[in-house]
Amino acid sequence: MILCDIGNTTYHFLIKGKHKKYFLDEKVPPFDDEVYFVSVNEKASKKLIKKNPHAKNINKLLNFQTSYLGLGIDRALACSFQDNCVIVDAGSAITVDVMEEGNHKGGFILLGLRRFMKSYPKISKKLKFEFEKEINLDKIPLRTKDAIQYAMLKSIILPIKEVSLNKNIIFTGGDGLALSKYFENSTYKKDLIFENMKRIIDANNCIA
Ligand SMILES: Nc1ncnc2c1ncn2[C@@H]1O[C@H](COP(=O)(O)OP(=O)(O)O)[C@@H](O)[C@H]1O
Ligand SMILES: CC(C)(COP(=O)(O)O)[C@@H](O)C(=O)NCCC(=O)O
Ligand SMILES: [K+]
Repeated sequence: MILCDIGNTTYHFLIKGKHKKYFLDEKVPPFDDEVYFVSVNEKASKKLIKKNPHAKNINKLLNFQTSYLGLGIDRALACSFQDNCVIVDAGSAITVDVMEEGNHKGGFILLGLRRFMKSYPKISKKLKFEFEKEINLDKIPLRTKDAIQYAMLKSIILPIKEVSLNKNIIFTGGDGLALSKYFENSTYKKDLIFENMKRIIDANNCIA
């Protein structure tokens, strides 16, 4: 069984316990094993199915209760089986969702790190920067590179801190590990989506 989480930047596969990532513009191979997937990107789903006609979209198996209108399947999946915590999926966008007593209280959507990195240089090429993990967020910046990173990180960190005052934060997604380092009360779960996909597939016994 192969699991696939399709976002707006990558195809994320779990194949025999190993992670394999393809950017959406890369070729996706035909697999000789059953593929179960979730997707937030219709075009990318079609591309997967073209090479793997028997690939199964498991979104219909997910029965996530929320009053949030239009919640992404990736967010619903990440929040499934959670009790009291904040779930941050840092990918193309950074989604933040609040779970309280097993209920989805809502959430919000921030720009992903790469989007910031793409947008600043569009203002001026002087604002081109590479994401540096070591930056002092307790000092007002005194150079361009820090001025951008400080603003980018603070604009991501502060709203997450605000909704997670007395809660643990679970990070996932390609940039989840990098962001989790700015939060004491956090864990990084690279496999969160795949773990929950497995639970849902097993619960629905849809493996022949
Ligand atoms: N052009 C790029 N080159 C290298 N890495 C990239 C590029 N664009 C995005 N990424 C990285 O790919 C990952 C995308 O995260 P992921 O959670 O897989 O996104 P999504 O689920 O939205 O597809 C992030 O770590 C991001 O930094
Ligand atoms: C916000 C998202 C695009 C994040 O997906 P990503 O590409 O970052 O994996 C996705 O969760 C989505 O399409 N959500 C639907 C809108 C919403 O959740 O409000
Ligand atoms: K995602």
